Amino acid sequence: MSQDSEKQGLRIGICGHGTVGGGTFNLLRSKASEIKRRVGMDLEVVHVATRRPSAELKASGVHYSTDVFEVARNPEVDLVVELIGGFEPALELVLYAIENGKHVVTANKALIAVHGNTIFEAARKKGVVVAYESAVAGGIPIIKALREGLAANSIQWLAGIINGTSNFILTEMGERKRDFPEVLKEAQELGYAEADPTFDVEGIDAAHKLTILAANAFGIALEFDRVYTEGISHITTADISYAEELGYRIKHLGITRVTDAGVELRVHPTLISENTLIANVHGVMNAVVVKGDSAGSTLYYGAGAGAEATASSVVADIIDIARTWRESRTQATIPPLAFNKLRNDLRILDISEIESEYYLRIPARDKVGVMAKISQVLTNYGINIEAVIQKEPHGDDAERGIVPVVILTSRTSENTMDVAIGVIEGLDEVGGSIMRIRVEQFDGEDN
Ligand SMILES: NC(=O)c1ccc[n+]([C@@H]2O[C@H](COP(=O)([O-])OP(=O)(O)OC[C@H]3O[C@@H](n4cnc5c(N)ncnc54)[C@H](O)[C@@H]3O)[C@@H](O)[C@H]2O)c1
Ligand SMILES: N[C@@H](CCO)C(=O)O
Ligand code: NA
Repeated sequence: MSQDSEKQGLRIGICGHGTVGGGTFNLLRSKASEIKRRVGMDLEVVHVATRRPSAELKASGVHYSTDVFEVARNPEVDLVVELIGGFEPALELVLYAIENGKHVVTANKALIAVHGNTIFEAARKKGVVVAYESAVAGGIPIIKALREGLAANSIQWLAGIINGTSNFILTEMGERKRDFPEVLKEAQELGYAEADPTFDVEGIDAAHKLTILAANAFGIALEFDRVYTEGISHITTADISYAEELGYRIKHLGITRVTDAGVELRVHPTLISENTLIANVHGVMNAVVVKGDSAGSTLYYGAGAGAEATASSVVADIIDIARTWRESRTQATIPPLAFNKLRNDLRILDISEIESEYYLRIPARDKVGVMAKISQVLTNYGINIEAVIQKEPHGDDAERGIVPVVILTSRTSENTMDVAIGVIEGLDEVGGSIMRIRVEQFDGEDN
């Protein structure tokens, strides 16, 4: 970085001018004087590159182009903001920016979860910062909470609603009985969804975020491939109603926990008691509960997606870098993860090794004795029935003589439940596959 740049403040290049890129551009410009008062220098956007520059960008007076690599090699740029998303060319772009001595801020959780180890190593060698607060839970400063606020704690577990699109869909299906495809379309229009929305509804985006959270909570490597990943696309409005009758809500959760056996790393729809705080997080809002040994449980809540909220976190990262950059003049010094040294003694557990309570929706044939048969199988596997609801058949089910039997079970291992479900599905009294949703108890968010 030249002497010139010190006088001018930190010069920013933005790659991608879509939902988050546009929000970041606008926020940096509308808040320029407030930011200067905070940081003591100008944070000036000097270059924006995006595939199709908008009329607004063209009219802004800021230099623009369509080639994002121009930003990464521009000698006038000190910090590159990567907001194009995806892997290619985002990985190449970020590595190129680092190679050219630029600090990098990105909202790209897929990129960090899958290629973070490579990117952080390249940044370390070059002495530049890679920051990604906006990649996890949008506007919630959860990375900073784990890295700074909770730095004195051994984290025991964390759990959260970390995909805004899924939470928005589940909320609308539950509260307004709207259909899945219609609500997904709205989430896309509102700028919440990923470019490929299967990342949202099949849990992949939440798995990316959980990978990043677990690395920062426990100091383990980024291990996206080890996350058990299940989305919300198979959840029906009937499941949401049955759960409600039982006093539960269905939320898509990311859960990671250290046990004596290893680390749980899983994202899936989950029944949680309606009395818990996170059961009452609706729409695009996200929430993460973190259990530390000193602080106890702390809860982080806020908008998980959208232009302004996400831009808030992007700009916060830029401000962090500007602050340390100014002090050290040549280098910024924020570590990429909350741990200087990673641990490799923790095994990631397979989903078959976890224990949980379960919600089962069993398509039973409308015959006498069906309930007795089902409960006998569960008893054989040491599983108790904690609650049951049996419904009148309706619609297609009625025609086929199918009655949904909904059961909440006692705690058992996933392995045992797999076997028990297989046996129940094989009964003559059962006419299809069983819907299984894990149930988690967050006693006052503090268990
Ligand atoms: N939308 C959100 O609420 C949100 C929240 C947190 C994180 N993110 C992440 O932020 C990133 C951007 O998401 P978005 O919602 O702003 O997407 P978007 O599709 O709205 O914007 C992407 C922009 O990048 C441009 N672009 C893409 N590839 C390009 C290329 N090769 N060359 C030049 N321009 C290119 C596109 O034209 C578009 O303007 C993604 O990594 C996403 O996961 C999004
Ligand atoms: N598609 C993501 C954007 C925020 O990371 C979501 O819905 O949560
Ligand atoms: Na965040």
